[in-house]
Amino acid sequence: MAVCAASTTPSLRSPCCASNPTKTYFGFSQRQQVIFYTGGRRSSGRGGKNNSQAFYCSAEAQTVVIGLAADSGCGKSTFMRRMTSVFGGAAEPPRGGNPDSNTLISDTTTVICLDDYHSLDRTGRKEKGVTALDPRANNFDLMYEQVKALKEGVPVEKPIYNHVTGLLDPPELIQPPKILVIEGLHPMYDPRVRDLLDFSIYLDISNEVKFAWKIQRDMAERGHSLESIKASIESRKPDFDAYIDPQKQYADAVIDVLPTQLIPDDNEGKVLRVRLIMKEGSKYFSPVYLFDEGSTISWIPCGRKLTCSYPGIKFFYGPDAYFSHEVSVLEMDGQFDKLDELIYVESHLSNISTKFYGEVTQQMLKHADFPGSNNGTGLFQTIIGLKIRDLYEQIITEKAAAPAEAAKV
Ligand SMILES: Nc1ncnc2c1ncn2[C@@H]1O[C@H](COP(=O)(O)OP(=O)(O)OP(=O)(O)O)[C@@H](O)[C@H]1O
Ligand SMILES: O=C(CO)[C@H](O)[C@H](O)COP(=O)(O)O
Repeated sequence: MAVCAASTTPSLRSPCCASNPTKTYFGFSQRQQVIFYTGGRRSSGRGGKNNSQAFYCSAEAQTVVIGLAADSGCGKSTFMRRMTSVFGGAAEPPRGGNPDSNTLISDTTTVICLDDYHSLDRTGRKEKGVTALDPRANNFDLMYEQVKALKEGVPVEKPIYNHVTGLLDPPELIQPPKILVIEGLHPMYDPRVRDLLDFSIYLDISNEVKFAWKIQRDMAERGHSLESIKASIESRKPDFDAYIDPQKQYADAVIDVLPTQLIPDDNEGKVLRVRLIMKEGSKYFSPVYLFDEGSTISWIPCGRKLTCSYPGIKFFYGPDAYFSHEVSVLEMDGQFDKLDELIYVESHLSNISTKFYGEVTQQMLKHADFPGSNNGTGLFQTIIGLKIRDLYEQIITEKAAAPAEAAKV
C-alpha cells in the first residue's frame, strides 16, 4: 500500500496524496484521517468535554514515538533541548500559532507536552479538589487516540493547556513528525499509550534534589517563598507517589538523580550522584558500558587527564535488577571542572551510538550553559539523545528493508 504521508507543508505532500486531490481542511488533504479535538475553550470555569472525530483514510505507521516522564520542574525541557539538538536544527513553537503553545517542533522531532491533555483547567481542578497529577484531571482516551493517529501518520488537532492563564485554549494542528516525543506527567500511565511507545525514559529526581532545584527556580527566578515551595511539593506528593513514580518500572531508561555520596551528609543538592539505569533486552536499544560489558567496575578517573577539585568524580558500572528487570547501571558521582576533558571519559565508554569520536563531548560543550552540564545529568541526557537517534535509524532502516524483503519472497 502506498504511504499517504502527511508532510509539514502541503506543498511537500507525497505523490500519493497529490494524485488524490480533494478538499483541504486546515492545509491538509481531507483524504487523510484527522483526529479533531473540540473540547478547548478560552473562557474560565470547569474543564471542557473532550470529543474527537475521525475522518477517512489510513496511513502506514511511520512516526517513532518516545515517552519522557517526570514530575514538573525535574528537567524535562532541558532534556528535550539536548535531545532535539542531536538531530540538528532548532526546536521552536508552531509558527504563527498560540504564543502559549507547549509544543516544540524541529526538522525531525515534535515534542508535545501531555499537560495539553488536562481535562480540567486550573479552576476545574480547584473546584473538584484534584491535582493535575490525578488521572481524573486528564483525558487519556484523547491522548491515546491522538498519539496513535500521529504514529500512523495522521495529523491531529491537539488541545492546548495554557500555563499562563490556567485555561484550555483552542486546539493546534500537529502534523506527524519523524520522531514524536510525548513528555509530561503520564506518558506511561495508560497501558494503551504505553504500548505505542518505541522507547521510554523516566527522570527520577530524588526529593532532596527536587527541592533544591525548585528553590533555585521558583524562589530565585519566580519569586515564590520557601514555605509556598515546600507546601506545593508536599501537596503533590501523595498523587506523585500514586500515579507518577510507578511509571518508572516501565521505562527503558531511567535517569536517577541523587545527592552525592562523596561528601558525607551532604544536603546542599549541588553535587549529584546520577545513575543511568538501562533495561536489557530491548530490540533497538543496547546499553552503554564502561570498559567491559557485563563486568562490575568502579573507576576514579581523577588525575592528570581529568582535573577534579573536591569532592572529585567516581564512576560505577555493573549489572543489576530493577523492578525484576535485568538492567545495566552506569553511575557518575561528582562533577567535571573542565568540560572539554570529558573526552577522556567518553573514550572509555562503549555503545554510546556516536557518529564520530568525541561527539558526546562536542554536544556537551555546545550546551555548556544548560543546567547539569558539569555532571551526570547532562552527560546521560546527551547519551540517551544519541541512543534515540540510533534507535530511530534502526527502525527506519528496518522499515525500508521490509518491502524489499517481502518482494524477494
Ligand atoms: N540537570 C540539572 N541540574 C541542575 N538543575 C537543573 C537540572 N535540570 C533542571 N534543573 C533545574 O530545574 C529547573 C526546571 O528545569 P526544566 O525547565 O528543564 O524542567 P521541566 O521538567 O521541563 O519543568 P516544568 O515541567 O515545570 O516546565 C531549571 O530551571 C533548573 O533550575
Ligand atoms: O504538574 C504540572 C505539569 O507541568 C503542572 O502543575 C500542571 O500542568 C498544572 O499546571 P499549572 O500549575 O500551570 O496550572
